[in-house]
Amino acid sequence: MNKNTLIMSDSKIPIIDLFKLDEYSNSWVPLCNNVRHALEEYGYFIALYDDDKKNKISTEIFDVMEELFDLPIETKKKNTSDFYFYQWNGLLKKAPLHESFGIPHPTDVEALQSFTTLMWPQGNRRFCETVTSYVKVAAEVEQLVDKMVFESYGVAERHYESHVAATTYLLRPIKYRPPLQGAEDGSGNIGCNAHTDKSFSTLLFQNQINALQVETKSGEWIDVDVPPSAFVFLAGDAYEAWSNGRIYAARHQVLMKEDKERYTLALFTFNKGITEIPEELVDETHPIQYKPFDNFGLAWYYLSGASSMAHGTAKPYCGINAT
Ligand SMILES: O=C(O)CCC(=O)C(=O)O
Ligand SMILES: [Fe+2]
Repeated sequence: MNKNTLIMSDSKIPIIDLFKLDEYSNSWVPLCNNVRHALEEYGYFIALYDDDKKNKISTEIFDVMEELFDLPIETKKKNTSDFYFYQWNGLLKKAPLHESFGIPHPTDVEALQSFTTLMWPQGNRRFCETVTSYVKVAAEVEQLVDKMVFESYGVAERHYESHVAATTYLLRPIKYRPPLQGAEDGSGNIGCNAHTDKSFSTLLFQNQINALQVETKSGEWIDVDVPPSAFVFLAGDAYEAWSNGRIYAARHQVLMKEDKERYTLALFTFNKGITEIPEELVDETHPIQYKPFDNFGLAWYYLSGASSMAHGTAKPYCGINAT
């Protein structure tokens, strides 16, 4: 594996440029290996993806997010669902600065239209169009990363197509208020408590306010300094289980420091149906560690309180010899 082309910033944060990749160029294989290596060692990486289209959307997307969060609370509360991750959440005791919406299946025009009409019965074309353009690019990046990981493991040919067919998307726009006064003791600046994602993958895009911290395998919390207009790709519990424990679903949290509002767009993927662990990822040095699993089942298991927020859910839900 060529690890030399994995750019590490001063603070040891993996950064990979995904723009203008060519599957047929000599750099494709080492780059795929770098992506996989970053996810195995760190559980995430900063993905640079600077196409002109995206740069134009970047400014507009936060304008429409402000408009969304400025809606009256009664309107926002209409974003409900049986599934916690698909609904509006705010005024949480454990994370007073946090507010977020759930937009399931945002790549589907009708689903996005139905969310838009719920929030703006008179319609909001600009919101719909801007979110559509954003999600198109973000989903493309998520698929590209998965493709690279699957290629690096040598399982793309047999498993990538069915993986894409099983992928469902969830967009969660999040707003974090600045830290509360007198929050220096650390309790009033929590935007999001430490957790692993229940998704397969997560792609984050923030306005230029840093606050994300990711935990290393040795337990050190790293402040993730995200360059303007870059994404953060994070592996969720389902990625860890699918990879037979090779990929690391890192714990992460949001601690607000600056006296400014922070917006994040989190595009999660969840696999529908049963996810099998590719047999190619099981060998003598990597004995099977996970049973085939239902990604939504994993999320429901976590939401039922069966596994603690402080730890990953893959092992307790579908680990072999789970305790
Ligand atoms: O806002 C962020 O940067 C992270 C959000 C997050 O971890 C989540 O919504 O699961
Ligand atoms: Fe998260």
